[in-house]
Amino acid sequence: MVVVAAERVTFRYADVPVLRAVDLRVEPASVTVVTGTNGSGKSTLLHLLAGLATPDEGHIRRRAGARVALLPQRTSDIDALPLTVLDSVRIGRFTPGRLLRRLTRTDHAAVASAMEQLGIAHLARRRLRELSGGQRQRTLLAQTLVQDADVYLLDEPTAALDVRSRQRVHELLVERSRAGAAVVLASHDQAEVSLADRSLDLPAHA
Ligand SMILES: Nc1ncnc2c1ncn2[C@@H]1O[C@H](COP(=O)(O)OP(=O)(O)OP(=O)(O)O)[C@@H](O)[C@H]1O
Repeated sequence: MVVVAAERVTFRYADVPVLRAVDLRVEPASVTVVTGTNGSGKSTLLHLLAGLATPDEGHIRRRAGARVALLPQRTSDIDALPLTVLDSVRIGRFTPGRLLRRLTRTDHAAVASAMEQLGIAHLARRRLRELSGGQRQRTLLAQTLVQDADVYLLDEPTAALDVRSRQRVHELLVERSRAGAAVVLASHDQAEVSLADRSLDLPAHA
């Protein structure tokens, strides 16, 4: 059973070929690590899996009703909004189309737990734009993990983190997969491949 899959996916930006005939099957309760050098197409593949872009050839299959949470690599747009760390994490619990619904006790508990797990509870009232790179990354990771998703697509989620925070995040991701979710991680770090049930190394040139 797969939650999301790429089948013979080819993708190019205008005439720049990025992915060629990529196959990936993502199963529930698994960690998949996608590696490759800068520009090999890791972010592009995650965007395709999330449904934010369409392959030129091949198919993306998603299990009907599968909920997908994406942590993109480029998140600077959100800095334009006057959000605190707490606001940013709460956004992960909002329902599309019902952004202003009242958060329930369950929502608040999930937000508090994610902030605690990622070591950002003490930053709750700080503005997102005032954070260090690692604090910011942990906030956006909390925003993603607080979503009730079947698939978490995380683009280099530990790139800005110190060794301890990185280990903590690895533990959380493995825990999340053991609870049944599919976790897909783009990474430069070969060490992260050791977390993986499955890995995919994208070639430097498509
Ligand atoms: N919006 C875009 N328009 C045109 N070309 C793009 C666009 N986004 C990415 N590219 C190009 O597509 C290729 C793959 O980019 P992508 O960001 O998917 O790679 P990556 O493996 O995630 O890289 P990195 O490790 O640097 O994050 C690169 O050559 C990049 O220049």
